[in-house]
Amino acid sequence: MTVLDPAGITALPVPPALLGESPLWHPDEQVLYWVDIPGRVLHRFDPARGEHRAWPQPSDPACCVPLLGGGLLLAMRDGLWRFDPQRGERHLVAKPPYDPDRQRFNDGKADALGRFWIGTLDDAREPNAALYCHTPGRGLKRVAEGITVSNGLAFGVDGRTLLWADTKAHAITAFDVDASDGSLSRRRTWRQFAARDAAQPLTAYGGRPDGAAMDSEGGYWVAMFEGQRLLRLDAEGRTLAELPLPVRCPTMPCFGGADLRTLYITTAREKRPADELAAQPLAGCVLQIRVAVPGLPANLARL
Ligand SMILES: O=C1O[C@H](CS(=O)(=O)O)[C@@H](O)[C@H](O)[C@H]1O
Repeated sequence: MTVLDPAGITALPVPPALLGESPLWHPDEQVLYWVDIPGRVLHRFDPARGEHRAWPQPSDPACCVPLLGGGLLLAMRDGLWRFDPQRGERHLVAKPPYDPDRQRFNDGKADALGRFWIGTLDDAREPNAALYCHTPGRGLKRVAEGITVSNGLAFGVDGRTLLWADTKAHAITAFDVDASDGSLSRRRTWRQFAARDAAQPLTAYGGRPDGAAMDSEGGYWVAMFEGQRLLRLDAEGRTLAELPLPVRCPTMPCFGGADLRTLYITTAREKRPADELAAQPLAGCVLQIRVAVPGLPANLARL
């Protein structure tokens, strides 16, 4: 396993989030979007202009993907919304398929056919969450269940494998994806990480799998929440490389920049101990570092 040099890591010049999540490099706008879930804000940073914009939201935003024809598909605790950043307006696409007093949407990605795959998170951390797929013209359908904190969604380079993490279970699951109808089969545990031993100091804990992004060589980059690192895994789930980070809780990486070789990483500061926050002033910031292998571009969702 290679340990990558973190010396080039810097933070975007933007105030830290409570729980930064779901960075998206918009392929048409060439800007970075991300959300602060409990802070209820959608953020955008344009690195070419050094411009930051923020849109306060009326409910917990979870993630967004670009929409064919412009705008964003924004998943929030109170449903799926079409969001127009120019006007700051949202229009309902689908009601939440769960009780929003107990669950919310979490990590989501679009596939090459414009379907939107989105998982949920159970507030009480019980295994009542699920994976849903929004198919153009056909709405939202539950496609897998038995999970607690849905995360880590990413498609393999050929689009035939879907990876899906359950953060609480420390596990990443793989599915085969049918190329024509998007049905899932052959559900299997792809990588199991060790849970934290009660006696183990946090500094010895490797973390649990949170958000992820796929690079163009099939490397799966996963944020290890509380593990203070990203891992790059191969097609069999074996660790190829580790990138140590200056913050304890990374939440999700994403590839951006014109060449898709800037790795952006959202992070969290919510509920972290005061001594950790004092030692890690970048907690909650969006980190960035240049990497060797470009990422895959984000797909556009269709309604
Ligand atoms: O709310 C969230 O929390 C989890 C981390 S954990 O469940 O508390 O371990 C994080 O992974 C998730 O992405 C985030 O939205």
